Amino acid sequence: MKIALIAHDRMKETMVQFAVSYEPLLKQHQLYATGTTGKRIMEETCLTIHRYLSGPLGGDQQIGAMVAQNEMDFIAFFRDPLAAQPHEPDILALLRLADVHNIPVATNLATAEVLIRSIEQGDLAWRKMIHGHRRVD
Ligand SMILES: O=C(CO)COP(=O)(O)O
Repeated sequence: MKIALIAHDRMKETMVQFAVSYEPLLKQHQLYATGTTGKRIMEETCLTIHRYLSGPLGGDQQIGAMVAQNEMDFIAFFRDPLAAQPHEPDILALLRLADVHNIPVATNLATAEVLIRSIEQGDLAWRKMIHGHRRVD
């Protein structure tokens, strides 16, 4: 599975704790992150993560490009619910595309924990079928 890990600044510590807690599970998957989130996680775990640009510089859009191709299987995006972001349109675009392609998104720790355990149980195995029938039109 391809998993994206993204967190706004005040949520990064929570994301790091999530990654540390589920490191054995996460390391079985291909991981992607926006720039600073990926850097923080890699500093605190042994996970290998493909890092895109920082969110405000286009990282959300780069992950969004994968989502647009229906290539991302799960997104953990810990948004800061109490602070406006300069790149809000990019964030909304990413979430909109995830809905277009019915891609599971967790915007907080509680949901991320439920979904990551679902992945472990094979509940998202149907995503593998999608890859054989990718829509490009
Ligand atoms: O801004 C972000 C997501 O919208 C996250 O970007 P960074 O991981 O680079 O801080």
